[in-house]
Amino acid sequence: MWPDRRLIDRFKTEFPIVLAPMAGVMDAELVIAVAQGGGLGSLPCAMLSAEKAREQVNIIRQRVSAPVNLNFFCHEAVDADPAREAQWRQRLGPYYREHGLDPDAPINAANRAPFDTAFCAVVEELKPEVVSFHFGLPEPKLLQRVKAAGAIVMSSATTVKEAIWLEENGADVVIAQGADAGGHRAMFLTDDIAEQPGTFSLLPQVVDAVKVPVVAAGGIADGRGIAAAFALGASAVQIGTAFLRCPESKVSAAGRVALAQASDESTVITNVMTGRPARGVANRVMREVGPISPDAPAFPHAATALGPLKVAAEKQGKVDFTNLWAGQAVRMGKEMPAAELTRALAGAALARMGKMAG
Ligand SMILES: Cc1cc2nc3c(=O)[nH]c(=O)nc-3n(C[C@H](O)[C@H](O)[C@H](O)COP(=O)(O)O)c2cc1C
Repeated sequence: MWPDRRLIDRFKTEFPIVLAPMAGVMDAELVIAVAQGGGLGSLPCAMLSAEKAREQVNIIRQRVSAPVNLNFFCHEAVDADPAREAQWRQRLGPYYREHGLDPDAPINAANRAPFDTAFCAVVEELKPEVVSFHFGLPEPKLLQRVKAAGAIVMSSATTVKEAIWLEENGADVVIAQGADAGGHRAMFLTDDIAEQPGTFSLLPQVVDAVKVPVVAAGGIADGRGIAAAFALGASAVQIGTAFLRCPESKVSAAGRVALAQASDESTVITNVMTGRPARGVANRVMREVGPISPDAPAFPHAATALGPLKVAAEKQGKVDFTNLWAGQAVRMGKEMPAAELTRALAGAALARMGKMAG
């Protein structure tokens, strides 16, 4: 019934629906729920230690017998630059004073660990069926080890050039991430956010440019979007934002209110929250300091000085300094159990495709 079964057959899932990995707002619980609904659950590991990632995978394996995708960032880690940090804290100084915080107090450094030998050992030990990367691919030796462990390797492209690069460098599946998508731009050959086309412009061009199966990501939130992605040549879809309001996500109470009130005009691409461009619901610091600021320290260090502000504001029920990543289809997110949502998305897509064929 699905017009393209390449990824259903490779992933061995009931539906060609991948839960987007969403670091910071989900854990094993959402992965399990989507897997139970017939989709491919993805565990984001960028904000976990190798030990914590292992623990989460074990929870998933105990609760559900289904394939799983482990997701890692593979950016080039750079040390914090003390001069830029100091300048950034100064820029945020008025907010510190407003919240009665000491800008000179020591703060826990923001952590987004790139894929390394410790994570690779977790992959080799736990043998996830799929491993996806954001920001390119890891060094060839590590990639080779992931493949030798039997994982299907996916990575996101934001341009046709990146898609071709990923295929040439060993990706088994390319995720075409459009500008509509929530979260960090996966871009790794360019840093110009203006270059990223929207999902439905990028997708058919990527499908034409590579031989490997393509997953569509960005702004897909219902059966119509999934059917449209298949019509344009996708073999699966990766959906994040639509799952954020599911009870199994870890979005805070204040975040849920902001998501429920968000509209398609309320998301912006910003670099102030982490130092790398990402799309999220606009909050106070994004509006007043960004959305793009040359002062933001390199990824992920911009997040460090925002940490205490986030905690202080959230105590007052505010998301002024919280990165609430979400895509342009944020209004279409549903507050329903994730397994049910997965089945509803698949059913609606099949019904829509049936109508289109009829
Ligand atoms: C809250 C949030 C966090 C995200 N974190 C990650 C991540 O950790 N790793 C990753 O590969 N992609 C991440 N993404 C991007 C997704 O992989 C995907 O491109 C995006 O969710 C698709 O667009 P949509 O949100 O409109 O469905 C994140 C997206 C969101 C909304």
